[in-house]
Amino acid sequence: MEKPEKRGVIDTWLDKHRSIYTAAIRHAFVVSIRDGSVDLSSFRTWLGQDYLFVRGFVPFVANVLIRAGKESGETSDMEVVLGGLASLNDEIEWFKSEGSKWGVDFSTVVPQKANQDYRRFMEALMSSEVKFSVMMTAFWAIEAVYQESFAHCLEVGNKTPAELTGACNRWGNDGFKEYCSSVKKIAERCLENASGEALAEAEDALVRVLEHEVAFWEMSRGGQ
Ligand SMILES: Cc1ncc(CN)c(N)n1
Repeated sequence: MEKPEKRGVIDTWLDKHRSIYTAAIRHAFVVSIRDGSVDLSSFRTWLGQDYLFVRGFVPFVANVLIRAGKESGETSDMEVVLGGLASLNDEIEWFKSEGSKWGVDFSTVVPQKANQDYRRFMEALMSSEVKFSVMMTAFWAIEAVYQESFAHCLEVGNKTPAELTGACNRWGNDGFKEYCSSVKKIAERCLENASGEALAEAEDALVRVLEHEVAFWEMSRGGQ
């Protein structure tokens, strides 16, 4: 049997902000993938926009890696982040092959407002002024929303269209779940030693990630 994870401050925040958390991990776009009613033009929009997002996410994770090397207490933290960065390499390749499959030409995709806003937020988090614990919390939240969302599309009773299971498996697989749990443990450990100010900033960053994720799904559902 799986050992229950120790509850930390992130779980307390998730309870406190349950409605926005649920909105992010059970958005109508995700639910429509799971129940098979998804509008494929929305899926194409999501694909093109997420490809651009991931290209902005790579430098963010690279920054987390650099800071983990300098500021993290445990040598294994760097390896966890490095694993995430390496899988983004595969992810970019996966996006390219999905782009061809779905007829989405990424060179013509223009980032929509929700995407621009989210990328600007990530850029701000890369500032050296931002505390490492805050950055790690946001990093975990960005990954966890996708893990929870796409795992839902694979749970028993799903009617996820066969051609979308590749996307769902990418973030909904058990390995990605494990990775998210390792990232969460690092964030929790950093938060255990954080000042009151850093805790307030980390909580705010978590909520803002959730808001950006909701806006990103909304944008995707809008199609175009
Ligand atoms: C918008 C968004 N959020 C999170 C992930 C997962 N890295 C993603 N690919 N795109």
